[in-house]
Amino acid sequence: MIYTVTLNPAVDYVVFVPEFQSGDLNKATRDYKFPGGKGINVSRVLKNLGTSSINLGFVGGFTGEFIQEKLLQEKLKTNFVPIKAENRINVKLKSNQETEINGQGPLIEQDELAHFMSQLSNLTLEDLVVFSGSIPQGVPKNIYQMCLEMLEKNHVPFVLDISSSELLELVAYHPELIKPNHHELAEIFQTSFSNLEEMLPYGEKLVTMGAKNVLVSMGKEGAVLFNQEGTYLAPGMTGELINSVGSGDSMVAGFIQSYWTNHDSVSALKLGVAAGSATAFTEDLASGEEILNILDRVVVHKLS
Ligand SMILES: Nc1ncnc2c1ncn2[C@@H]1O[C@H](COP(=O)(O)OP(=O)(O)OP(=O)(O)O)[C@@H](O)[C@H]1O
Ligand SMILES: O=P(O)(O)OC[C@@]1(O)O[C@H](CO)[C@@H](O)[C@@H]1O
Repeated sequence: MIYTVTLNPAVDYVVFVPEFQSGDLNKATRDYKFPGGKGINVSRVLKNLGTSSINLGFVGGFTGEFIQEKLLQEKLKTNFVPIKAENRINVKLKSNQETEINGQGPLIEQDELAHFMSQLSNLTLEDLVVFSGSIPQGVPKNIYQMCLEMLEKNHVPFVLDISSSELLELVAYHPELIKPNHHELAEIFQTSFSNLEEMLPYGEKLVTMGAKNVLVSMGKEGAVLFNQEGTYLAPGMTGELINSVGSGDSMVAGFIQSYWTNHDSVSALKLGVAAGSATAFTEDLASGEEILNILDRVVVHKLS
């Protein structure tokens, strides 16, 4: 079974304001509320692609009820730890630019954290755990390392989509996949890149350090995959940007869905790029049909 872990779920409030004026009264032309948080997005896209998964993490308050209810309506499986505090609301403002305000998240109590850790202790070699997103208050900063130590005992494979600098230490636990975007990759190595060539050595380094697949997403420029077999570029797909929130998570879902079935990383890269782009071209996360409709248009070049 695939498990997605969203330690800090959210209600994503997506609001369209065509000519947003800061400091003024603005009227929205339309708005949506989605169950959000990176792992939840991965599970929703996996479901759209026909693969089931179980959502883990923390939910509480009216926002937590909304998240849980929406996921159940979509027939997703959940095993969230109930918490006393309320999940956050993240604002995604769509105007000439995309602007985001993400809440800090609720305070997680010790017994709630212990409950979550005990869930991880039951997983096996047959499972896959996807860890994504930020860490709420009250949870130790090294929580992901604590989780990986726990999984290591049972040789449980895992994926990491986290932005913290801790990622550098965590690749030694041999993740199946990590998916930094190009800004996060630069940040991890405390550097900057002015072109693709400058970025390549850093992706390769993460493979040398232990990651089995490193997928560096670059927004509309596409993505580069690094692994032991080589380095592959999938240039960005053209289409109208509507809402890129969750593109990275959709890419993770597409990659995993394919990789977990046939272990071919190039096919996985293609489905990942199709899923990421299809989500950028739609208001909510992409449907399975939207993803498969553009899959044939994804091109991959082997760079080395
Ligand atoms: N505007 C776009 N046009 C075409 N494809 C896009 C666009 N934005 C994203 N994508 C596709 O989705 C993938 C993931 O997007 P991105 O690099 O923005 O991830 P991210 O920064 O992790 O996003 P998020 O945190 O919003 O989920 C890209 O590699 C690309 O293939
Ligand atoms: O604050 P985090 O956990 O890093 O990111 C949370 C978030 O921005 O990520 C998803 C898009 O990737 C959204 O659904 C959600 O609001």
